[in-house]
Amino acid sequence: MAVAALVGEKLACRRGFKLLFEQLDVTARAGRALLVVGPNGAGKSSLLRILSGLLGATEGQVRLDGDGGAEASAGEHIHYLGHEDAVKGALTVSANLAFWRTVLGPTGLGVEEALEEVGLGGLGRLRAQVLSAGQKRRLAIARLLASRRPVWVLDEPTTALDARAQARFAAFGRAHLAQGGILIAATHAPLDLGETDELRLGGAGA
Ligand SMILES: Nc1ncnc2c1ncn2[C@@H]1O[C@H](COP(=O)(O)OP(=O)(O)OP(=O)(O)O)[C@@H](O)[C@H]1O
Repeated sequence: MAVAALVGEKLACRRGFKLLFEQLDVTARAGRALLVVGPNGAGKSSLLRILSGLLGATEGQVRLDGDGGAEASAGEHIHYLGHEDAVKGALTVSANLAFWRTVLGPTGLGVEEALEEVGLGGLGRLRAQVLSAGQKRRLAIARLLASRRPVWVLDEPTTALDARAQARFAAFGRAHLAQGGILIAATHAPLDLGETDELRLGGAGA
């Protein structure tokens, strides 16, 4: 199912004693990136987890509007990339990606093709534990290519990537948007995703 928008209405998030945000309305539409920015601890990761259905909002609702007006399920349509790369060190690089491709749906590039795209071509038989931080990040990003999903929710996706890999990642993002995808990213670094909307959390110096 194509997805037209990811919508959060009147969202609030309390973590411990701290109310991170309240009455927050968020809309990410197909074809246009939404960047979530703000200082450390402002609640960007918390918001992304709420939008992905991984964390319950203290108040408010989240929904995925399907193309025909029907509601779409987060579990089937969202790619969530968190701070951690979700890489199993004991498995080979190829086996890691093959695992995720099976779990998320083998609807995108093949394992070797996706590894090639992220610049890990020829490293598939290595144990993932020997990858560098940037290579592990590339392996996590390869999931986005190995399974096609209309909604990408990305928490600081370019952490540890070198300049070339950052540019390559931005190109993947632009291609996803050009195909009518939704992309929401929390970031401290500039991301060249074309025209973007911005959502700022927390005050200066919060
Ligand atoms: N499980 C938890 N229990 C209590 N407090 C938490 C929990 N998880 C996060 N927090 C707090 O919520 C606040 C927001 O955290 P969050 O990770 O959402 O911020 P962020 O904007 O993504 O920060 P950064 O830019 O550093 O990644 C922080 O003060 C954090 O300590």
